[in-house]
Amino acid sequence: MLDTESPIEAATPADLDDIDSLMRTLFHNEPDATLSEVHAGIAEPGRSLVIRSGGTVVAHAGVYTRGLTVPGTTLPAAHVTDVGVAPSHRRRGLLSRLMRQQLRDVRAAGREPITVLWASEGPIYPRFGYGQATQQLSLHVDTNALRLVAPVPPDPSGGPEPDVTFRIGDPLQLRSVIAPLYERVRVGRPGWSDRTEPWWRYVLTDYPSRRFGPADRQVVITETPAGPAGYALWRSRAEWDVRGPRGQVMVDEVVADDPAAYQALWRFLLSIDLTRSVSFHHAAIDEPLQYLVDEPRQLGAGLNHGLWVRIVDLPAALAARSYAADVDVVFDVTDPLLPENAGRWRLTVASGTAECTRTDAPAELACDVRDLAAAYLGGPSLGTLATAGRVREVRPGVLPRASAAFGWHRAPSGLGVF
Ligand SMILES: CC(=O)SCCNC(=O)CCNC(=O)[C@H](O)C(C)(C)COP(=O)(O)OP(=O)(O)OC[C@H]1O[C@@H](n2cnc3c(N)ncnc32)[C@H](O)[C@@H]1OP(=O)(O)O
Repeated sequence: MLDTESPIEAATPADLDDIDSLMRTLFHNEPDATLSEVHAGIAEPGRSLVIRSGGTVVAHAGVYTRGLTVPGTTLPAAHVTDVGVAPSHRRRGLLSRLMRQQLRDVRAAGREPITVLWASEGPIYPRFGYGQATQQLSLHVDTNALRLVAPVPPDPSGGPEPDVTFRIGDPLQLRSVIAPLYERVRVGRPGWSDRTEPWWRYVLTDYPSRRFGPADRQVVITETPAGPAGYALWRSRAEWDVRGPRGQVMVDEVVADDPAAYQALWRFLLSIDLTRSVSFHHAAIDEPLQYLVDEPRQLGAGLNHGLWVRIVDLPAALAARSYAADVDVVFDVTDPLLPENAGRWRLTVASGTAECTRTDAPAELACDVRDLAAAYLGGPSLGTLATAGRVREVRPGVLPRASAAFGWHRAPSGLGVF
């Protein structure tokens, strides 16, 4: 049998080692027993699709069952993961078969109106209906070249600044403090995924293969009189030259419940003794830090793609999220892979409640499902996508209102590990 005809099968727990080894080969990673063990705790072989050749897994696409914050709510979202095809079998259509099957499976199960993923490369997923729903900034800060500015106008009542203290420790040991904080912040941040107990273990473990230097990964927690209000996960690496210390700090995650905690965390991270630079690869496109420093250019920001979204059940997805304003608009949507989504849909948001139904009414906006997905979390506006030629305004004048309704008060963002 040709490999292109080999059946797609559901994986079993016995396939986990094979899948682990395939992904390690594809991502050029070293073996890491700790990572493999912790990863097995979050793997869902029952939702993994594999193609075998000679009894070995040569193609894989997995799914995690998780919730994702979308504007106004948390939505069940199939988190697509560990997609890969062996170098011996690439470019024969195996990925395309897996993606089509996965979308059909998610659609048939009827629980998750969207799928999401982090893409290793931008060109892979648009052909399967994925839109780039979040962008993020990679920061490379020269800490000597900028200063934090006083951010808040003095309190007119003359009240005291809130007392913020720091606590540093082992992230796994402080999990019971970190997790509730994350959950409080997550519900208001489109693009963030929920984290169960095994996920916390996955996120907080300091894997040998991911170390940045000999120093342990740490968490710093900010505490106010009202309790813990923010945390940051970070690592550091020593470096010295003829001028003295030039240590580096690598930040993985900054989560803060209020502005004082956010400012305190960055004050801490930017002033760790014997360090001169800070990197943070998962800053939001609207990261507030940009407005806290006197020279934002010295943040050294580079643009990166973040979360990709695929709308699997269009009326369910559009009705589930909240909108920034009421709107009544008819979309004409193309979706070659899931024709159930194609055609004309009326989205009505009245008094904050959204409804999306099939309609024969004339189209007002036309786009592909991937462009609707790009706008779904409130990231790129329909207006921006229209300027790029990706959304077409069929009825003149409808775009500004629809574009405003799809927006949100904070840009969506994503954290590296979902
Ligand atoms: C969510 C995640 O896990 S992201 C991780 C994705 N995985 C990786 O990056 C690991 C390394 N890469 C791989 O394993 C493989 O190259 C894959 C999975 C990206 C592609 O698998 P393949 O089986 O070769 O893809 P397939 O043959 O179905 O290609 C379908 C189409 O996509 C295109 N394509 C596939 N991969 C890429 C890519 N990386 N860049 C650009 N185009 C691509 C193919 O050229 C083909 O186009 P065509 O239909 O116009 O000819």
